[in-house]
This record gives sequence, C-alpha cells and structure tokens, in this order.
Amino acid sequence: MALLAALVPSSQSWRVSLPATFLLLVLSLLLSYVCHLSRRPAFPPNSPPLLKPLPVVGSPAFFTARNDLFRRGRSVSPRTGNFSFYVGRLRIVGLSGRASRRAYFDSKALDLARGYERLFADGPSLEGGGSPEFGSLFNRNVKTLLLRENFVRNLGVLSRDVREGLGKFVAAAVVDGKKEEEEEEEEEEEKKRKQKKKAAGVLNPYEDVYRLVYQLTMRTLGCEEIAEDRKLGDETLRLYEDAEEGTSPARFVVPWLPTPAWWRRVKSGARLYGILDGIVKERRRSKEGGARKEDALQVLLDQGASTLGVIEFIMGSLFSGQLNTSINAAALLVYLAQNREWMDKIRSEVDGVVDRHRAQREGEGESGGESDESALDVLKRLPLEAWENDFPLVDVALKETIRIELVGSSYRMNDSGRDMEIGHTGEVVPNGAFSVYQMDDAHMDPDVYPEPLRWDPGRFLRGEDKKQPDAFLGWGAGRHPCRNNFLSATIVGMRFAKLETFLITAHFISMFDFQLSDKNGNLNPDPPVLKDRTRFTAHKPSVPVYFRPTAAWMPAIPELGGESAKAAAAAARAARSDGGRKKRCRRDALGKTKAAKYTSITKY
Ligand code: HEM
Repeated sequence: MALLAALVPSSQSWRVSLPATFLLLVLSLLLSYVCHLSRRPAFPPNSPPLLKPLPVVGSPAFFTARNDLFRRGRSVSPRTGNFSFYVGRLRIVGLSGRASRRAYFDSKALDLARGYERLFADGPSLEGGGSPEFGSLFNRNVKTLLLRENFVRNLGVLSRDVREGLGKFVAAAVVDGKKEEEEEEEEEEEKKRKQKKKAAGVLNPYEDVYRLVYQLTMRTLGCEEIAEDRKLGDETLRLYEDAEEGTSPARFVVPWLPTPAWWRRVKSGARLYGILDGIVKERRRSKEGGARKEDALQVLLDQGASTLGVIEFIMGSLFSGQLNTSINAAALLVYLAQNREWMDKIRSEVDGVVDRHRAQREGEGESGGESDESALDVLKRLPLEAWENDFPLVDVALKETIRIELVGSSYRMNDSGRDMEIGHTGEVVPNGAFSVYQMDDAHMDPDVYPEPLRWDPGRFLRGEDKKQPDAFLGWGAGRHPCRNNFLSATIVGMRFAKLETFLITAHFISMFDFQLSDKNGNLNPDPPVLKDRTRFTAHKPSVPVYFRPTAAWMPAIPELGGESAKAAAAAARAARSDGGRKKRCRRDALGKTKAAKYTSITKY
C-alpha cells in the first residue's frame, strides 16, 4: 500500500508535474523530429563526391554563398566537377563542365517544373500546379497566344503602350519641372530649390521599364482590365513582386514552417487571386451583356477554362517572363548608356530601319514627296517581320546582356523512377534527387568568353559562343528552350521577350539620348557594381541607377495629348543644361540632315 502511495502522485504533485510532463513531451517530440530531419536518404555509391553536411541543415552555402559552394564542390571532384550535397533532407547534385551540361539539358529523366517548384523558393510550378488543367493550359495557351496572328493583332497596341509609357516618364519630369517653377515663385530656400531643379527629368529604368514590361505582359498574356488601368496595374504589380519574393531557407529544412516571408507571399498571392477572380467573374457576367474583349483572358474563357485555370495561367505567365524580360530590357539600356560605341551602332541600326520604312512609304507614293513622318510614327506601323528580323545588333546586345544578367541556377528533379546517368562520367543523379546547374559555369567561363564580366555584344558577332556546344544558355537549351516548336511556328517566351525588348529599345533610342546619373540628375557614368553574382535570379541593382535625358526627339504623341509636347520641352530643357554638347554628338553620329529633322521636332 505504501508502495502504491509512493508511485501515485498526490493531487498536489499532479499540479506541479503536469506542465513538466507536457514540456517533456514537447521536447521529446522535437528531439525525434530533429532526429528525423538528420536521418537523410543516402546517395548511392556512384553519385558524385559528397560534401560533408552540417547536422540538420546540410549545406547552408546553397543559400548564402552558392558560387563558393560550387567552387568547393568542383575542388572535391577534380575528375568531373560534379558533386553531391544536402539541403535539409533534400539530395542535390551540382553539375558543372561541358559533358555534364549537355547531359543535364538533354535529359528526359530530369523534370524542370518539379525542380523549380521545390528549389526555386517554393515558386509556382509551370506544370501540374493546383488545378488539374494548369499544365496543359499553360503550354497550349502560351503557345496559342504568342502565335503570329496574335502578335500581329496586338502589335499596334503594344507599340502604343510603349510610346505612351515612355512619354509619361518624361511627362512626369515636366510635372516636377512645373513644381520647381512654382516653388521658385514661392521663394523656397535656395539649396532645396537647386536640389529639386536637378531632380527634374531623371528616369529609373529598373522601375519605369519594369512597369512597362508588366503592362505589355498583361496586355498579351493577361487581361485588358489591368493593362489599361494604371492604379490596378500598380497594385497587382506590387502584389506580384511580393508573391515572387523568395521564401526563407528555413522552409527547405522544415517544409511546413510558416515563416514571415511565406505568410507575405501567401497574403499577396491571395489578394492577387482575389483581384483576378473579380475580373473573371465580371467578364463571365458581362458575357451575356456582350462586353467582349479581345485579350488572352477572353481566349481562355472561350476555351472553357475554369476560373482557377485562368488565374494560374496569368500568374504562371508573369512568373515565367516578367522578371527576366524587364531586368534585361532595363539593363540593356544601362549598358548602352555606358558604351558610346554600341549606343551609336544601335542608334544607327534603329535609324536605318526607320529610314528604310519611311522611304518605302514615300516610294509607294502614299505620302507624296519627302515624308515628314517622325521616327515614332514609322515605328508605329513597323510590321512584325521588321521587328523580328531587322534588329540584329539589338539582338546580340540583348544576348550579351542576358549572358551577364542571368545569375543563379537552373533546377531539375529526377522523378523518372531510376537513377539518371550523367553523360559518360559514370556518375548519376539518384532517383528522387535534384540537380542544379549554375548558369555562370557556362557564361563566365573565360576560355569561352574572355574577360567575362565585360559587356561586349561583339562576342556573338565574332562567334565566341560557338567555341563549345550550349555555351550560351540565355534562352535555355536542349529539351527546355525558352521556346517550343508548335505546328509550324516558333513560339513562346524568347519571341515575346525579344519583341518587348526591341520595342522598348527602339522607342527609347528614338525618343531620347541619355546618360547615367544619380537621382538628382548629376551625371554618373560609372555607378557602383550593378549586379550581385551571388543572387539567384536576375535582379534590380541594390544601388538605384537613373537616366538623365540629354536630348529628346519627341513629337507630340496624340494619345498623351498636350503632355507629350510638354515632356519633349522638359527633356530639351534638361539637354540644354549640357550646353548643347549632346546635340552635337547626335549630329556627328547621324549626319546633318537627320539632326536637322530631329531637332526641328523639339525646337532646340
Ligand atoms: C529576357 C527574357 C527571358 C529570358 C532570359 C528567359 C530565359 C529562359 C531560360 C534560360 C529558360 C530555361 C530554364 C532552364 O532550362 O532551367 C527558359 C525557359 C522558359 N521560359 Fe523563358 N526567358 C525569358 C522570357 C520568357 C517569357 C516572356 C516567357 C513567357 C511568358 C517565358 C517562358 C518560359 C517557359 C514556359 C520556359 C520553360 C520551357 C519548358 O518547360 O520547356 N520566358 N527561359
């Protein structure tokens, strides 16, 4: 009896021991979960050499210093350069070198969508997303929407968007300018006034071009409601940016952990979903009323897509294209501002195309005599063939930009049910494991691209990229290029991204001459390093960079009303503060007649 009394605690001791027991329970659960996390699936013996993992986390350098991780990996694997490592419990094979690159991009066993879905910060899957129809819907419809007829139908509107968008940037500068004058009258402090005066007229390409690409993408692969509404566009872009932000590395170790970054993504994604859902519902309602629109959303609805399918399609298109296209389109202009030789070459190419098409029209006798069509008017009616074939220098300039800007990795998962052999190396990517290829492995190889960090589009004219197979991966390679063959047409991302970038570059160059500056308009030809090679995607520079227009050739844009004329005047004012130096440059580069034609537009 005494023994029993000793074993059964009194009601008093229960009160004390309950919380302790609960704590003990939680601790032992935690411990067993940590044990579970530490028990990783093994790599088979014919996997590439394994980097020693830290307990639980594996190789955190995958997040903090990926290039170093790859350097270390290559050093433990002198024969092939391939190596194995863990992130949490995930098994990953890092690949490098020519033979492995080929095997990686050509492999049927490696799945792109699953790789990006898990390793690219919980990003949305391109295939097999939430709704069962998503994969086929995305592929089928991106192809359909980017087919030639659709491009042609949309071209005029896209070009109008670009004209208006760029015109508005300068128009915004005019508003600043007007403020300055008013403030001058109000006799504000001298210092403050000077500061503001300098600020008038600068553009931030990574904001303004980014916004423009968003509008073009929404226009082509989304819906008019957002493409046409500035406020809604700004709001959805902000939500997209939040939703696109990477999640915390902690979720790679504990996949269910609701980190603050994850919550932010979920909240923004839900809000974006809600907005698109409202638009789809309204469109379905107004179907009876006959308010049809000619856009991607309509194509999807006509095909009977579900609301979820439509929304996933639009969000998938944004995730695939927005970041890469906008960063590269903006960066291309930044590189041109830094490289006078290529700026002049590209300017001559754009002017040449404009002249040829202006002359063609004169030849057709439509306008009779010498045409006074402005460059923008000519660009407005340029056919798709011209956009796709007549800008070979812009093409190589974009290629070179992508080579440098495309930092980070490509991801795959081997879900083929068997180990995948890495070419003839004798090594494998195990079944169920991931593999990662660093784009820099090809793009920053000095044997292929001497002085790899130097921006020089001439490399592609000299055939540097032909020294090795797949030495340029900027538009993908092997089984997953950023394009596909569909019926007889070549389609998808690359074609659309090029069209957007060419439209923006040609219009920009036809409207302005510009130099890099700080946000106050002080010229700054060598801003601090623009890209961080440790990042995982193309990205905006951490130190903002601005353009100061130093000359403008901008006729009135009817869609902008009086604003564009004011904008041209503002840019001309900004240019005059350079003492006409740039104006002379322009004359030298293009010859007298043309300069006269352009300058008469802006009435210097
Ligand atoms: C300058 C802009 C762009 C660049 C540099 C770019 C680059 C790439 C690269 C390198 C890949 C291959 C990825 C890999 O193998 O891991 C790829 C694939 C892909 N891109 Fe793009 N892309 C751009 C724009 C776009 C746009 C605008 C879209 C569509 C809206 C798009 C849709 C896709 C799709 C769907 C794939 C996957 C194809 C597949 O699964 O086979 N891209 N892109």
